[in-house]
Parts: sequence; structure tokens; C-alpha cells
Amino acid sequence: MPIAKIAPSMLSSDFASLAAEAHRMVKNGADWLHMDVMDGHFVPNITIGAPVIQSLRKHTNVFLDCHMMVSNPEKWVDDFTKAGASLYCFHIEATNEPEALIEQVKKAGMKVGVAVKPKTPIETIFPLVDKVDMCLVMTVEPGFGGQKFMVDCMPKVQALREKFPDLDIEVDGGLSPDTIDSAAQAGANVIVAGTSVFKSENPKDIISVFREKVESVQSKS
Ligand SMILES: O=C(CO)[C@H](O)[C@H](O)COP(=O)(O)O
Repeated sequence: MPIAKIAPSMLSSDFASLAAEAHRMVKNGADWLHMDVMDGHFVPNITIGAPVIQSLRKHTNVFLDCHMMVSNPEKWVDDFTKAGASLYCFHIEATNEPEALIEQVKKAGMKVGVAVKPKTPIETIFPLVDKVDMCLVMTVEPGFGGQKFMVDCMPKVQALREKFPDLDIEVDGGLSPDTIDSAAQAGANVIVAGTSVFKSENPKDIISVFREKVESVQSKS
């Protein structure tokens, strides 16, 4: 299993102080920052777009993991490349031509990920796995932070891990010290968390717990 990466979801940060929040997370042990891009069409919420990524990029070199909860993900590849996104993770449900999109993202120079919503069978993305850098298994319905972790998505993570031992597998939604065990045991190694990290008085401790749980599973495998 690849190494643990902890990616606080900036959706739960104070957007008015985005650069300071980013620095605070990195200082507290974040490996990546998770940027939730929502268009009000693929999901019922609107958040940020490429201009925000571009502004943040001027303040940090950290890996920006952009979760594209958008319809027509093909449309935004150039803008996000120019803005400085590190990884462009599109939803399989949002495109009919995933292979062409993967090529487009790679050619643009970003890492590429593919995400599945809770109700999408994991087998849908099996044919794409050897072409992408990461797979994201959503553990809430995409659209909002602060929702309850869906433990019934764990067999999907497990199936993916069994078939692809070296794959970066990300989980996103409702991750906290109470739910990390099942995600880590299923084989997730990239942990996204918004509410639990940003609402904590000690984000460093929460980030450390996530890392320890993933590493403890890894040491036994
Ligand atoms: O993709 C998302 C919502 O669609 C968020 O990244 C996710 O929900 C993280 O927030 P929290 O940890 O509060 O659940």
C-alpha cells in the first residue's frame, strides 16, 4: 500500500483567510490540501473555481488535490492547469469519455484521479485504474461537508485495494478519529477530512491519528 497522505478539506476552512488556513494545515502535518470544486449542477452547492486555486497557489507550493464535483469536467482542465492545480480528480458519473479526459489531464501536466459517488459500483472504474494516479471513493453524497460517514462504502475500498495494492485510494466524507479505523482497515491511504480537522482545537492531533491508523494497517500487511 502506498504511504499515508492526509489532506484536510479546505471546504471547512475560513475562505476569507484561505492562505493562512493553508499554512496552518501544512504546519500541523497536512501532506496535501483537498480543494472541493462544486458547480451547482453536478452537486447542489457552489464553492470555488480556478481563480481561487490561482490565488492560493501564489502563497504555497503544497500539493493541491482538486476534487472536481462538476458537470463537463473536460471544460476546466486548461483553467485548472494554469491556476496551478496538482491533481485533477473528476467524477466518473460526469463524463462519457473518461479515457479521453484522462489523456487530456495528463497532457496538460496534472496528475489525474477518478472519483465515484456512494451509489456507483466500484467495478465501473476498474478499467481506468492503470491509467490514473488516484481513485477517490466518496463516503458521503458529494455536495456538503459535515455529513455522516457511510460505512457501507468500505467494501468498495476493500475491493479496490485487493485488486490494486499499489494504488493511491482516497476516501472523503465524514472522516474523523471515530471513523478512520474502518477506512484504514479497508485499505484507504489518502484521507480527506474537513469538519473533524477544522473544528478541532488541535488539528495536529487529528491529522496524527489519521496517519497512525493508516500506518498501523500498513505495518500489518
Ligand atoms: O467532498 C466533500 C463534500 O462533497 C468534502 O470534501 C467532504 O465532505 C469533507 O468534509 P467532511 O470531513 O466535513 O465530511
